[in-house]
Amino acid sequence: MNPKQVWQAVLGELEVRLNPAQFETWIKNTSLVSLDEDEAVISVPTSFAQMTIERKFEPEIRRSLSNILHRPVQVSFVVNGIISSNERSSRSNESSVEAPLLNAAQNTSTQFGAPNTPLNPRYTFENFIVGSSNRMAHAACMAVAEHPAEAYNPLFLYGGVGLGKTHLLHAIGNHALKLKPYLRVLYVSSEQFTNDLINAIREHRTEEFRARYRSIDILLIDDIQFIAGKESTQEEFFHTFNHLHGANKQIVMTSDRPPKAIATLQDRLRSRFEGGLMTEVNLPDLETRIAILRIKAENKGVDLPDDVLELIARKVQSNIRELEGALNSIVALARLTGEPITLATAAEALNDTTMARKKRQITPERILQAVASYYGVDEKLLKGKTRAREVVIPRQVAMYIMREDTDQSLSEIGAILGGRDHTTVLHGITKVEKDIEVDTKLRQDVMTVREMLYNN
Ligand SMILES: Nc1ncnc2c1ncn2[C@@H]1O[C@H](COP(=O)(O)OP(=O)(O)OP(=O)(O)O)[C@@H](O)[C@H]1O
Repeated sequence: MNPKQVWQAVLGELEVRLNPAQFETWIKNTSLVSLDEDEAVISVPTSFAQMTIERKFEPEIRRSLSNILHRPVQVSFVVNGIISSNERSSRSNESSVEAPLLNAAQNTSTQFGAPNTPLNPRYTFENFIVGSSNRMAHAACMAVAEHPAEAYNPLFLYGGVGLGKTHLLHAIGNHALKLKPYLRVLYVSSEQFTNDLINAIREHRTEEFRARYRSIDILLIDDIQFIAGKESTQEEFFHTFNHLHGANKQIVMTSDRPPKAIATLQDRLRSRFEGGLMTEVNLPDLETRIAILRIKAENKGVDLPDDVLELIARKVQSNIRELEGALNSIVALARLTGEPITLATAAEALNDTTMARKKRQITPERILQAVASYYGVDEKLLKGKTRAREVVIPRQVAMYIMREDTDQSLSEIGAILGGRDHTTVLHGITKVEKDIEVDTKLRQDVMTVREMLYNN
């Protein structure tokens, strides 16, 4: 398949999955401008379309593309195909557009005939940074890779988007195969499992389907939450699960939430998912974010000063995919200008990321509303004098987000919050800045408020 055919196939899939108005308005006029091993750049007609597509359709596009290419692919968007010439040449140097497609096809045929996604060789334990946010998950994955079906079975990894679950899943497969190359390892998204099942039923090949899924030593299944509400898929997965588990084969699943929070999941599946080890991947702290940036920059062959790494890590706290996005913008700007990357150029590049553009639409009033609604505290109380803890913390969180995500001065923030002076505001912001690095719950709270703001 050439890139044009790939994109045609993606459009075909999206046309079926989305409703006609969504497809016509947002998706039809997009195109694929570049594709390398694990990243695709998609051109969209306007910046408004870019924001909407990123917000509403990015996961759908990423999944379709990964399904069609049989490998995980990240996507990013550009307006009108405008991508700097330096960036373009650096992309085309990384690998040709056709080569990875060919590799994917070859890899698929070297595995054991299931319509699977080949393991991504770049997702290994060696280049996975361990910190307090993922230590347990990492240790559990390592144990499973070294002793499949002996340590924890099933292993259920859950956590927010872009925190490294897929990376760990591939790392298990890569490591297990390094130790025991004869193992049959299958990485598959739950959507691929569903599609495969649907095709098998349509083509009267369900026996073959079953035989294939039941002959695996390690089943790595990504984003299992998507089987919720799909009755026949759940039915089939239940039998696959029982068969593998009963035969002492390893099952590892990832999900964006724990089993008990997956609505419309059959109880018998829920209890099986909970029957091994469940472990959460959390948002990484500052040090872990810096270490991840360092390894990603090294992989790209760029040398970034420590203060720049720290600047990016401080600015981007939401998830690692966004952290990488910010790093890419800085590297792209440096290539474009040919200047070395300094704190000033990095700050300039960060200012022009999509996230920064979205930030400009966030007002202090909207922040106040979001904080009030998230914590269940009346806006009037946030503006008022009460110093009860359940009001003070949300108030300080509001100050912090207003300072970080808008251009308001300390005094302006004080005025919005019931006429507080700027030293009070500064104290609140400094407190959150300090606590957020050690308090996972606070970090999660701030991120959820931001998600509410940025996803409307
Ligand atoms: N601890 C880590 N060390 C190095 N890289 C990491 C780490 N955690 C995540 N990453 C990188 O962040 C990116 C996003 O991670 P990944 O795709 O595994 O997230 P995910 O949790 O599966 O998200 P989603 O649910 O959206 O698929 C990948 O490029 C991955 O390599």
